[in-house]
Amino acid sequence: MFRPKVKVTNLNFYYGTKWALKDISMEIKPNSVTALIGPSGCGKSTFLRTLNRLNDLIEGVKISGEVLLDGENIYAPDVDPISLRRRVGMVFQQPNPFPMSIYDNVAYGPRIHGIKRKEQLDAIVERSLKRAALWDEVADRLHRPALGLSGGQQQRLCIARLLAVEPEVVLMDEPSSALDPISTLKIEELIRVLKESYTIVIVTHNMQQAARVSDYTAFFLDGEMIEYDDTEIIFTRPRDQRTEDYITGRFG
Ligand SMILES: Nc1ncnc2c1ncn2[C@@H]1O[C@H](COP(=O)(O)OP(=O)(O)OP(=O)(O)O)[C@@H](O)[C@H]1O
Repeated sequence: MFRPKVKVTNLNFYYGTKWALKDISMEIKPNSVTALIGPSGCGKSTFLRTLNRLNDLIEGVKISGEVLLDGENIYAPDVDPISLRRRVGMVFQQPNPFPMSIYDNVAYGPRIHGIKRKEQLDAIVERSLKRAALWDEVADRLHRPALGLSGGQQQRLCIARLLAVEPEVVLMDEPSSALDPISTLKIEELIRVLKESYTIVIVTHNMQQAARVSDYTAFFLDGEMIEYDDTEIIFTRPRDQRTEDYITGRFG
């Protein structure tokens, strides 16, 4: 048994009358990679966004059930969603660096949290870019615009920006679907390294990717979590016929 980093219990989520997540319960292990798979519209992204309350920003949504981070309910009235999102950061499908320099992108979060000393910011920027496996490519052009980087570099910069505020959980919503195969492999290598320090949850349409990078996989279908197990079991001997049909490409 393990102490879950995130524990979801009987989570239901509605967009107006659309029941998008149906009674999901799931425990996410610390320092692991958990992949969420399933056909388009099954609720993977919605589920991911409930873990840092990003859905709160949408009008007319309703949520019930519980999401615990280290045993504490993230939907409790005294939880500040902004500080929660620092602990539970997110990387999106399209890299979204700010229109400023590489350095300022990474220093952005720490500055907001009150860090002003140049030496301290320099150290955070260097450490974060190294952890995101980007330092060697940008060390000589830190003050150039981030938007001049390639798509894959921009995505690693977004990861560095997130790591600069020391998150505990990293949510990734199809982080490499807009990238070429080489950049995709770099992101996958990075995910494998990052899980030593963080807990990672990744939505992916790419089943080979789920099989390559994750320790655990959850299969979603029409708002339900059909099966959740070791990735190896999901991809070699799933228990549910619907999981088998999906991973063998019979639908979705
Ligand atoms: N803002 C919204 N308002 C209303 N319905 C929404 C909204 N966002 C998502 N939905 C619906 O909720 C369901 C789940 O969507 P979600 O984006 O979580 O699925 P997904 O599995 O991540 O899909 P995809 O793989 O295509 O990104 C879908 O039927 C979708 O149309």
